Amino acid sequence: MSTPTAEAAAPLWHGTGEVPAGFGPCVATLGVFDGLHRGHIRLIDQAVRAGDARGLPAVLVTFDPHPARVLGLARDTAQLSTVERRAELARRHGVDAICVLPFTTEFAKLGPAEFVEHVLVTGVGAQAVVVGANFTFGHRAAGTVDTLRELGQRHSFTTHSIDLVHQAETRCSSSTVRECLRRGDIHGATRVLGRPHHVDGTLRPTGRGTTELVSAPGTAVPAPGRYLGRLPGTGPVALRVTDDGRIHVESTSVQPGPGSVAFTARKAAHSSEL
Ligand SMILES: Cc1cc2nc3c(=O)[nH]c(=O)nc-3n(C[C@H](O)[C@H](O)[C@H](O)COP(=O)(O)O)c2cc1C
Ligand SMILES: Nc1ncnc2c1ncn2[C@@H]1O[C@H](COP(=O)(O)OP(=O)(O)OP(=O)(O)O)[C@@H](O)[C@H]1O
Repeated sequence: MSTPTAEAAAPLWHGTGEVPAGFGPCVATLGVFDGLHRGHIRLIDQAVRAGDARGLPAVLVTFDPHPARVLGLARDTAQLSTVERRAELARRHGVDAICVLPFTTEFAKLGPAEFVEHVLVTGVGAQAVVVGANFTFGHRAAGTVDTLRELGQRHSFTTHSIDLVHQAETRCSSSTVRECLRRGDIHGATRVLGRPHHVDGTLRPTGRGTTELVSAPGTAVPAPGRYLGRLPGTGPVALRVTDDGRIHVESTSVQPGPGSVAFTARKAAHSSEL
């Protein structure tokens, strides 16, 4: 239901406490959405379309940090996108508001019914909920799409689950993108994301002819090696990821301060261009 002006204004709420009083009804879509890959975009498009059909705003409800990281599960949860980038990408696809729920061990104890009441009903006033067919929620991940459907009947919202988007034979997932980046497979990551992987951080000159992009601990950085990339508003730049995961932009003419780099290709090991 967004217009270009509404997109610019789509708010980012930290917790349901920041949702304005009287907000709702809305169409909500739920999940971690790290990286916003092609599957996530399909889901968002469906939620925005459902909102348009009902004349309701579409709200992306997400969790931060990644639940698996908070719960100490043995999984790679390296962050593909900051909450701000996630929100910005969601806005570009027509989402009207983003609500990021701080995921804590306390929060993880909420059962599916409690989550639905606190977040979907009281929090954002969902009239329809759009999730992927594999969505789970609530303590011990006990809630499924069927649980959501049953709870929706009690609370007067409809549940819509979408078929999962695949890339070749594999389901598009943030985990696959992380795996590609760990191998330095930039093309693989780009194919699943539908755009290049960006790393956000702070650019600072090293004094040795390069500029370092310092990102938050836990950020998904490609494997050590040489890459081609882009800085916003510039042509191609050479990038180097060191063995300890630091990102160097091989240029001194970079404006220091908050910035980002996009990884567009890996350079062949024997390349003499750098
Ligand atoms: C209130 C709540 C409690 C959760 N508790 C658990 C848990 O105990 N164990 C677990 O593995 N995941 C738990 N999760 C994470 C979910 O299983 C799931 O990863 C999350 O809802 C994001 O969905 P998605 O992975 O489809 O994006 C919980 C999620 C929510 C919203
Ligand atoms: N390939 C896909 N196609 C469509 N929807 C998807 C796909 N993968 C996940 N979803 C849905 O997107 C929402 C967010 O999911 P989530 O961020 O956990 O995806 P993920 O890529 O599997 O992440 P991770 O690999 O970190 O577990 C959920 O509703 C989920 O069901």
